[in-house]
Amino acid sequence: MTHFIDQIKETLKSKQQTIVLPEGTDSRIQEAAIRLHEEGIIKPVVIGNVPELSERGIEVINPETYAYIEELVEAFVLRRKGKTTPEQARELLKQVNYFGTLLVYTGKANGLVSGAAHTTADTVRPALQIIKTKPGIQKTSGAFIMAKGDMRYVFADCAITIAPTSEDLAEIAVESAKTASAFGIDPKVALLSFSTKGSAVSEETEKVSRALELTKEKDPALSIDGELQFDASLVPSIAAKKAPGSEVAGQANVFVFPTLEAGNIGYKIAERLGGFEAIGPILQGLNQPVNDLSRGCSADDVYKLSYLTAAQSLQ
Ligand SMILES: CC(C)(COP(=O)(O)OP(=O)(O)OC[C@H]1O[C@@H](n2cnc3c(N)ncnc32)[C@H](O)[C@@H]1OP(=O)(O)O)[C@@H](O)C(=O)NCCC(=O)NCCS
Ligand SMILES: CC(=O)OP(=O)(O)O
Repeated sequence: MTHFIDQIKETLKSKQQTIVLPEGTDSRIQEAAIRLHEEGIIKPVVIGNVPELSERGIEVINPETYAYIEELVEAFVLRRKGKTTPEQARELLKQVNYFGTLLVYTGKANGLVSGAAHTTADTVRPALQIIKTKPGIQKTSGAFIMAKGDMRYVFADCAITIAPTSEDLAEIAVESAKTASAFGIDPKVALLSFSTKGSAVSEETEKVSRALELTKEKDPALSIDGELQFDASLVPSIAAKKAPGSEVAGQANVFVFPTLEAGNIGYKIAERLGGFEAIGPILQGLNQPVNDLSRGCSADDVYKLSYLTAAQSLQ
């Protein structure tokens, strides 16, 4: 069976997409960069002082000696509209994630993958400040493509919004459905809870059922249901008992978690106990692709997320 990353690779051939890997000193990043460079489908650009990679023909940029640093400073200051001075920009550009994000923002690269050696907050903050969300999108969110054999699911938000409101959940649902479609999954969205269709009633369950109403207002054509427990969303025989008549229960493939605690814990359980590959978190709704990694990632995760990021830059 063809891995979906192989399908993505086909779409990237002859497109010459460039992906920045800011954490050049991390051995997993180095291994992924070498593999990407040797395949020659996308071009990795590695940040740091890593002559062993330039010796192999990989483009390496050392921010300390970068000739166009003042161009980045100028772009940074203009973008921040009075929130960042040139002095502050020069200081922040010493951080590899700010430097790499500015390379993407100024069009010197098509996307960025980082977070193997940085927390999510330190990875995504430059993107939130500089790349920003697309018009009409209030907040970015982090989705994982969860893959095992021919099973493919989207889990969100697993990375960004700690305590989402009903409005946040509705936006996450719509954006996650788009992510699913972009990567070949026909979305059926479950708004997850500890309750199915009123089996429990509390502030938490009402937050999710309100999110269903809001999502339907935003995108009436979306196939979505909630609130659903995970078993009811996935297993047809349980769906028939707990949510009879639902067109999503028992068949969901996009799972929207009610809080970041649930989403982040949930994806790691599926990955570590369930044997799913977890590719992401893919940041949804940004103007340009900047994607995070888990600090627990492997070189293979870096490699796959790089291809996925390159594909996003063409969407
Ligand atoms: C994402 C996160 C880092 C943002 O927090 P923060 O840096 O304190 O953000 P701030 O409130 O200072 O805002 C910084 C900028 O980002 C923007 N921003 C914050 N959250 C945002 C979001 N979800 N989407 C888009 N922009 C956002 C703000 O508007 C602000 O922009 P401005 O400077 O142009 O005004 C924070 O929500 C967080 O830590 N989330 C959890 C991350 C995590 O640990 N996940 C688990 C592992 S994956
Ligand atoms: C996505 C995620 O959980 O990141 P980390 O493991 O680095 O906190």
